[in-house]
Amino acid sequence: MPAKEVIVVLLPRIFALVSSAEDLSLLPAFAELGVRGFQVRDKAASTRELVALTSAVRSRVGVFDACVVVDDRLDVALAAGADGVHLGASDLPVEAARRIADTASPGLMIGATCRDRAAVVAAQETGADYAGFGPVFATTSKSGLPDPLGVEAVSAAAGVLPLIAIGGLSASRAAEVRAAGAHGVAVIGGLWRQPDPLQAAKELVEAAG
Ligand SMILES: Cc1ncc(COP(=O)(O)OP(=O)(O)O)c(N)n1
Ligand SMILES: Cc1nc(C(=O)O)sc1CCOP(=O)(O)O
Repeated sequence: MPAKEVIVVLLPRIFALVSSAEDLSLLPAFAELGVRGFQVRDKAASTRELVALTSAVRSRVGVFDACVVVDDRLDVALAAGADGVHLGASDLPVEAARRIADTASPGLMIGATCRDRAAVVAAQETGADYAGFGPVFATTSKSGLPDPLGVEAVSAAAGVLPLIAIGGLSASRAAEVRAAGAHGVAVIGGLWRQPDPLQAAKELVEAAG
């Protein structure tokens, strides 16, 4: 496993969450603008479709040395040669994923969803490299989430693992959470549902990059 300092250097400031519903032809332009993290997240895809989508994302952004993480599925991350996996409360436990990754793909980055500082500490102890922390703001991209945590929760949880803030992030809010101690941000609507996604990417990079 790389040392935590190495992870901090490798961990992108911005993760664009990508499903097969998005326009993948925009990915190289995003990467060129400085979005160097891509998370494959597609709840409707079959396992084979997820492997194919992850490979398609890799082939579009690999030349930019961008990082590709797969949401939920360590098996898909390993099969498609991704750089990491992001795990939530109903996924493979971080500890188990770390054990498997240490044999199958040493150095694989593991992210864990956390909603408070105690969860970040627990994630670190079980082998996570970063915490996806949210929802910081209200979001329409996912239902069933707890109330927004707010920027104060980011400050309170900072300093254990690198935090990737998620939930309702835009360029102006990215600057706010970075100032509160987040390493970076993960975004769906703030990029894909904007009238000009390339302009949104540029503004996100200026704010968080
Ligand atoms: C960076 C980041 N943080 C949190 C999440 C949420 O992951 P999870 O809890 O697994 O929920 P789903 O995304 O699977 O609905 C994330 N994907 N990325
Ligand atoms: C997938 C996801 N997970 C969250 C969490 O807090 O665990 S918030 C979220 C949705 C993020 O989308 P948007 O950038 O459009 O708000």
